[in-house]
Amino acid sequence: MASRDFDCIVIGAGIQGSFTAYHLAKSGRKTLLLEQFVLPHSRGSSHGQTRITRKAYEQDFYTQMMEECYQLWAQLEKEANVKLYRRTGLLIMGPENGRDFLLFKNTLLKNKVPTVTLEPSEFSQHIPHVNRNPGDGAIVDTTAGVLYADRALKAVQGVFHRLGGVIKDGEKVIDIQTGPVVTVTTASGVYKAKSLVITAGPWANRLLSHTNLQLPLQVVKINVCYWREKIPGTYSVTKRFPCFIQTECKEGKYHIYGLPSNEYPGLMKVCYHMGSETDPDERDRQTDRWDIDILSHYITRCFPGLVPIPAVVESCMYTVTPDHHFVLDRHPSHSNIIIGAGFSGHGFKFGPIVGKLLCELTLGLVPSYDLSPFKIQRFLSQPKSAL
Ligand SMILES: Cc1cc2nc3c(=O)[nH]c(=O)nc-3n(C[C@H](O)[C@H](O)[C@H](O)COP(=O)(O)OP(=O)(O)OC[C@H]3O[C@@H](n4cnc5c(N)ncnc54)[C@H](O)[C@@H]3O)c2cc1C
Ligand SMILES: O=C(O)[C@@H]1CCCCN1
Repeated sequence: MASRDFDCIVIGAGIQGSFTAYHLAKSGRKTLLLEQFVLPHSRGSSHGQTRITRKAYEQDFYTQMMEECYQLWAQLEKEANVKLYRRTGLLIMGPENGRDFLLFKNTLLKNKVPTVTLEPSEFSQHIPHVNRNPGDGAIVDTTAGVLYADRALKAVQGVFHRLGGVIKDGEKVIDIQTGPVVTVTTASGVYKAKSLVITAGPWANRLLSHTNLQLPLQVVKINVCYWREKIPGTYSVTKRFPCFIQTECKEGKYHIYGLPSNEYPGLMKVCYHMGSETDPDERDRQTDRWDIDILSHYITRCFPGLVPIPAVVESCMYTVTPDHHFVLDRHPSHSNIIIGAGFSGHGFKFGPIVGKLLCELTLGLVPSYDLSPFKIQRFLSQPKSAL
């Protein structure tokens, strides 16, 4: 096999492509992982210090996938000898009879996830310095916590490399020739493989255009806001303050979520689960701040211990599907091209299992989970589908 010939090529070294490459290498496949930017970089969706991990979901299928996912994260921690997860719990707050709050609650209870329900009378004793909305219920997923994102990406790429995987960064893919052997051209080389995996995050449709496919994906910029504690440590991880999700509330249509102060001392991360549309190559020209206004109002009302003006604003992107579920599927016209896309702002925690599933699809194995929620076919029934 020539040095530019591989069993599999993976395009995109974000968390999903990196975990796919890791699983392929573990299966003994000669694997190339291509990344347009020099690693590490902060231009996609997987950078930053932290992400939430949780079993709490509105749908059973995600909760059920998370069971194994926790084990796979722990395995990577062992392999890379690094701590990637810190248990904090996740507090879900929302109107007791609100749709989203009930979906979370029912999924948690049905799947027997360890939880604690906080009655209004005991809320402030357990969660001090938070003004609960009148009528809001509160339930804690005690399995949830924080994943150290940048560290995780480095760890998975490190293990992939140790397994004999090849990473080429600073190599943007500019062409894909489909066929029984796929030819991938970058600015500095031409590579061939029996199978190709496309995990290009916000650039998915750019890459897919070389294969005559477009998915209904919306790329949005997220303002990643950190808010200063008036008294440092008020919402600190060391004081066992949990991550939180606020479902329905009067400030906005989408969820608000936060992580305890940890990575930047004295600052708590609180973000809005939506942003404004952007071209991924022009992210910094998208300067909308309506989401920050929503957060400021919410923080003034519910987190009186934070200064309601963000102290740090970083940028990240979501790639959102119409139903907010992932795309994990085979290309409809090219069976040796596998697609992982549309992680809709909640895909990081699933990295190990997404990688395993995309690896199984690549190798023609029966996938470990039912992939029907993630099929491309579901978009075909939508009248405004971009397919
Ligand atoms: C602010 C924010 C908060 C989030 N919070 C959470 C959370 O708490 N919990 C959670 O589970 N998830 C969370 N997510 C979502 C999660 O981070 C994403 O779902 C996940 O990182 C997506 O990974 P990816 O590999 O698909 O994309 P990316 O990380 O964007 O990776 C795609 C890669 O492909 C590369 N690429 C693109 N085009 C080419 C090309 N032509 N040639 C070569 N390489 C190319 C890109 O440079 C990029 O590195 C959050 C996301 C954001 C933005
Ligand atoms: O995936 C998560 O857990 C976070 C918080 C909730 C909104 C989506 N992103």
